[in-house]
Amino acid sequence: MDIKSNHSAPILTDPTPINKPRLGLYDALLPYSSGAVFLTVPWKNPAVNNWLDAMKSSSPTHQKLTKDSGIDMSANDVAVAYCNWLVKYPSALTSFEHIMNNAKGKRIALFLDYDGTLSPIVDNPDLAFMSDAMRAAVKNVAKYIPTAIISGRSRDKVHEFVGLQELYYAGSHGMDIMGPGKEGEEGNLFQPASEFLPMINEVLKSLVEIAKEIKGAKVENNKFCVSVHYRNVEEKNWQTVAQYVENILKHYPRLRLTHGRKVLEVRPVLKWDKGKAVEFLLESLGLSNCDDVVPIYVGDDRTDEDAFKFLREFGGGFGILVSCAPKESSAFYSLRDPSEVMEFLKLLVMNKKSSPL
Ligand SMILES: O=P(O)(O)OC[C@H]1O[C@H](O[C@H]2O[C@H](CO)[C@@H](O)[C@H](O)[C@H]2O)[C@H](O)[C@@H](O)[C@@H]1O
Repeated sequence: MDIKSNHSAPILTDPTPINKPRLGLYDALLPYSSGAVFLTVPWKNPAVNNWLDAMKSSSPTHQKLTKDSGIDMSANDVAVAYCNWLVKYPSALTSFEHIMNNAKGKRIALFLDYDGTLSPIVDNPDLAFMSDAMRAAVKNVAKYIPTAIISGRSRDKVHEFVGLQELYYAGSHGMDIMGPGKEGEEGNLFQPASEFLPMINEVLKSLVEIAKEIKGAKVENNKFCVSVHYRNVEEKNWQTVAQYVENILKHYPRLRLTHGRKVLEVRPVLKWDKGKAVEFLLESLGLSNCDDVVPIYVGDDRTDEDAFKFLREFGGGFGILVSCAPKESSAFYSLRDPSEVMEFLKLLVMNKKSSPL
């Protein structure tokens, strides 16, 4: 199959100085507010304008729901809030028939995030393995549906974790894509951020050094991005993590910072994200500009929102947010956790077996 892309990856022309809000830098999740009908957590809040707020709210839990809202919520209240939220983001399991009715006679393309979607979130990122059952489910679904993994991790690392040859892989939040190749040939490599590699490696070295000074901090080399994990850093030291990273990034106006789940992610100022990666892969697969294509993207993190937004624009496709807590999202549906993701994949296979195109 030919890569039919004419994509380029334009660099953001006006990288905002480090001391002013730049794209993603002050993205913040609001503390949960009790007044909202769905009690959701917006991904962005212009009123919350410092790194620490964003860090504190980067991976909300039910306990946080109670703590941050300042309201002592019972388990029942939390469950009610989640049920209300499901009205807006219905479960992709209970809505499965509806989803398949919309996809009838059409080709599905499947895009899966890795951490928090295929593997549960764990304290040590090096040990975020997916289960054999999940691997089998992904392998199975890929027999019927073109399937790609789109991760913030390096492509090699996520490929190693997933361990399936039959998939397409996009690492570094889509900045490192191995798309489909011609029959019998290696896949096509697309790396729009390659010119940034020396800079990223330089920053990586500095970040590794400063991380040694903060107990629990961990720096991960994701090739075209660097992750600074603070999940295991005491909360009183998060400010120090933010300050150290800020001090380094001051010298690199062509790099920007985004927030993930208890992680700060340093990446090039490219207009390139998971949404662009989905667009690129659809083109590579010859599935763009088709009325009979239904792309499905499943992801749990803020960076997955770019893909959800792209699918809304694409029309016909839809995003599924993996979350056990109410969050604002551009996804259409939701799944609670990776075990529900696995159920969803199994349903896709059953559906394909019972009604092949
Ligand atoms: O796009 P993804 O595949 O979801 O990758 C995003 C980041 O995921 C990993 O970090 C997250 O998962 C870790 C393991 O469960 C967890 O310890 C960490 O707190 C989470 O942020 C990965 O390590 C990062 O490099 C990815 O950018």
